Amino acid sequence: IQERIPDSVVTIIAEKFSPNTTSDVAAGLIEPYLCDDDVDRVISWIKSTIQRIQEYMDEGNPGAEEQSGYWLQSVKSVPKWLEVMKNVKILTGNELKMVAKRPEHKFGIFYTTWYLEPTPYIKWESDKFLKNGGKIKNSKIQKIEDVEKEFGLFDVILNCTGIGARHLIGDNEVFPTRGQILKVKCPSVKHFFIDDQFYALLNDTTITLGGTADRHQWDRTINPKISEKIFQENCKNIPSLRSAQVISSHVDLRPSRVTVRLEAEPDSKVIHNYGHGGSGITLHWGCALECVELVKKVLAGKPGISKI
Ligand SMILES: Cc1cc2nc3c(=O)[nH]c(=O)nc-3n(C[C@H](O)[C@H](O)[C@H](O)COP(=O)(O)OP(=O)(O)OC[C@H]3O[C@@H](n4cnc5c(N)ncnc54)[C@H](O)[C@@H]3O)c2cc1C
Ligand SMILES: NC(=O)C[C@@H](N)C(=O)O
Repeated sequence: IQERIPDSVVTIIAEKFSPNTTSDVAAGLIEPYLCDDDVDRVISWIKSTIQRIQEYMDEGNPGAEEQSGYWLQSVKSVPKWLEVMKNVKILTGNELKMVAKRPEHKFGIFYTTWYLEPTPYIKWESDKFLKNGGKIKNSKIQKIEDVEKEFGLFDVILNCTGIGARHLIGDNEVFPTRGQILKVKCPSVKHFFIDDQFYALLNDTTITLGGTADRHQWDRTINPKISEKIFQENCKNIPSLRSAQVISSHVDLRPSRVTVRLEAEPDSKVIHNYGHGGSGITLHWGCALECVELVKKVLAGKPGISKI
């Protein structure tokens, strides 16, 4: 918004900042997950995110790169969003035999996507935001009406509170899908490996092992037994992980919703952008650009400086 609406002064108000947000826990795989939105809408958002990742990568920043690997399935699925990936190849019977590790690995796809590690990326975006006059305020907002009581009048208010939207605006359609992951070091692993339940995803210096997806579970404490199961099951898929060094475990709550809520409230200055489930990193820049258009409509050509 700050880049595309020059006469705007943007303030970010948040209870938590990176590296303490859900986004920081994300593995950063660029791929829809637990996302039931209209696939053409999702494809459009992913394409914008991939463009932003290219800009980020072109500057030589850490935490973003292409990654190739295998998606092995028990029931054949070739989703339309694969069209935005590179080097997509349906595995032949022999190729499948070489990578399958379980009887349920009945169909496989090889492709190239990207990873975008959230924490270094958020720092890149935040540094630019502050350098261009953006403001940051640390506060937990109880009700969205309190924003202007606490911080003065705004021309537009964006609600990007993830799972927090459930309480902030009482949207019970957004619910937690608890996810637990491990970060390990294992330089020999050069491909991602995803199956119906588990995944090993590349990052710059670690591999993120997952995963769990427990709907309506709010517990953010790490369960060591789950960490062990995630490790052992991923070792079955990628035996060389047995030599991995376990670095850390993490848990957070995916802000799940039947669809992403990305809309302006009628006759209001509030725009909502939450409910990205397991795909928030994947969809983020496309959603952000759609928010810019919604902000422009709410401002409706208002002259002078706009407070957002
Ligand atoms: C284990 C795990 C792995 C994942 N892996 C991936 C992946 O590989 N790829 C992918 O695309 N996605 C992944 N995701 C999903 C992704 O993390 C989320 O979709 C994304 O983080 C949602 O971003 P957000 O900005 O909406 O929410 P958040 O990152 O939660 O940010 C919400 C912000 O709003 C603030 N806030 C909330 N309520 C209030 C309030 N009342 N007052 C003030 N501030 C408030 C918070 O403090 C925070 O700053 C994963 C998620 C999990 C849990
Ligand atoms: N396979 C994945 O994409 C996993 C990741 N998106 C998650 O939410 O756990």
